[in-house]
Amino acid sequence: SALLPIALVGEDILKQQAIAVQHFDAALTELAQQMSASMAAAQGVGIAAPQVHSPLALFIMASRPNERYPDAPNMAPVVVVNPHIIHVSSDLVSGEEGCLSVPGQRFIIQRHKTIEVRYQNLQGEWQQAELTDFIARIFQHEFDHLQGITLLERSR
Ligand SMILES: O=C(O)C[C@@H](Cc1ccccc1)[C@H](O)SCc1ccccc1
Ligand SMILES: [Zn+2]
Repeated sequence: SALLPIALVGEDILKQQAIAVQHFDAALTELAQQMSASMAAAQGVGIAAPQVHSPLALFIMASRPNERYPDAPNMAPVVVVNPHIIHVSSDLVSGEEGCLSVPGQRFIIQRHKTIEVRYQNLQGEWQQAELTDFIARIFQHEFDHLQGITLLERSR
């Protein structure tokens, strides 16, 4: 798939509330495939639709061990559509994050250690999961993107 240009912080698309996905069609699948390719090319472990100039409530999350999170699990990319965070742990964890829309910078961000989430897959089927540690961090980071929130607003 073609690589999509990544929006940089300051662009309006990154400040908006994403729009709920209603049509689970071939166009959605194509967008998800292009997002996955763009994430992989950028060596990311997540990417949200607004970052590729699409206003939809959709992101991809993956996980792999990396220098900051050497014990992160290997997780194949998961397509997350119309996500909701149902419960968050009171435990918070500080960790280093990057953002494809804020290239070359790293921030220490506090996140909930564990979260309970619901979302739809590409077929529109609802999934529910409990996420923890690095994967919970990525989900919260990407979920922020769908609310028009980037690291800059969280790293005061
Ligand atoms: O901008 C994005 O959404 C991609 C983020 C995903 C991420 C969020 C929080 C914590 C880690 C990653 C990154 O830029 S992907 C690059 C990366 C990969 C592994 C570890 C840190 C940063
Ligand atoms: Zn980001």
